[in-house]
Parts: sequence; structure tokens; C-alpha cells
Amino acid sequence: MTGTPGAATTGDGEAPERSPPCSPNYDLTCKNKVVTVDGARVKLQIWDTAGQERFRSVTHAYYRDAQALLLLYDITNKSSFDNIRAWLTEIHEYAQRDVVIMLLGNKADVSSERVIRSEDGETLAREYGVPFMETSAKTGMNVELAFLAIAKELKYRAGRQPDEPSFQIRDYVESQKKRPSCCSFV
Ligand SMILES: Nc1nc2c(ncn2[C@@H]2O[C@H](COP(=O)(O)OP(=O)(O)OP(=O)(O)O)[C@@H](O)[C@H]2O)c(=O)[nH]1
Repeated sequence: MTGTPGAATTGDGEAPERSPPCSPNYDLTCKNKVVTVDGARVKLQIWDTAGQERFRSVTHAYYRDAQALLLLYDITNKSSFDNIRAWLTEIHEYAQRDVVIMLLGNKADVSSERVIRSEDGETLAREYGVPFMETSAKTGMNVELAFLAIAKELKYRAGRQPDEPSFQIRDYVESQKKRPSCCSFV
């Protein structure tokens, strides 16, 4: 899922789903994930797109309806990081205007091969006003947090009362995220 968007749509854990059932195909995989937010079950339907250029025309159709997009790059692979700007441009054009976007720098466990500094991810995320953290699919670092933050944001939007203070996903992520413990590069 590196250099690529993963899209999420939600449904109430109990209610009929807003999204159609998962039907993965050759260039997309799909999984359901239930996250508990303030005692309520939020079901996320997660689509993992392939990042290759040749799939872009196919993936438009999928992320057009997404409520959230997780953009992953690989901290050991510069081109995956460089691709993120192109994806953000695509998203601006094709995704819903209020889509929740999160930038994730994956493989944070392999610090010896790091070529993208955390600060570079932070700077890019700030430029686009999106939350950012580094993750590791291997150790699990910040992985649950990424889905929890998305679920919180979507649940908040769905049930917001006019006088309720808004949920600030960037502040939440900043306060909860773990930082990689070692930084042997630059
Ligand atoms: N050390 C480490 N390896 C990882 C991590 N995430 C993925 N990998 C490894 O990187 C390789 C590629 O992982 P994939 O998830 O298939 O990569 P991808 O970019 O999604 O590939 P496509 O779905 O084909 O675009 C596999 O060998 C994974 O085990 C991570 O956080 N840390």
C-alpha cells in the first residue's frame, strides 16, 4: 500500500452498511475493520489500491466515494514519497471535497534504511493541512491509531451537535502518536 491511497468508508457496526460489500479484484483488496469509538462500533471498509501509474484510472472510481484516504509512503523509498504530491493532486480532482486525508510514512522500524526524514513527512503534511505519523506494519506502531483517528473523525462528523466542540484530528494524532525510537539516518 506504499505510495498509494487506502480508502475507507464507514457504516454503523449494527446498522445496514452505507457501502456495498467488499468485492476485491485484481488491483484492489478490501477488508472490513471494526473500531470502537466512545463505546460505539464503527465499521470501516478499507480498500487497498495498487500504487502503480497504470492503475490510476481504475482507482479514481474507488476513491471518488471514499470518506477517508490514507496515503502511505515507504520511508526507505524516495519515489514512494515523491509520488504523494501526485496523489494529492489526483485526490483534489477526483475525491469528495471533505474527504479525510491522512499521510503515513510506513516501515518506521527499518531506520537503518531510512531515506525520508520524519521532518520531511511533517513538512509535506503541514503544507496540505493533513495529519501525519510514521507507522510500522511490522511492529504495529501507530497502525491502530491511524484507523481509530479516522473512525473518530467520521463518527464525529456523522453525529455532531451544533454546540459540540469540533474534533481536531491533527491535534489528536499529534497527542497520541508514537515516534520511532531510533534515528540512525541524517
Ligand atoms: N520492515 C517492514 N516491512 C514492511 C512493512 N510494511 C510492509 N513491509 C514489507 O514490504 C513488502 C511490501 O509490502 P506490501 O504491503 O506488499 O507493499 P505494497 O506497496 O502494498 O505493494 P502493492 O500492494 O503491490 O502496491 C513486504 O515484504 C512486506 O512484508 C513495515 O512496516 N516494515
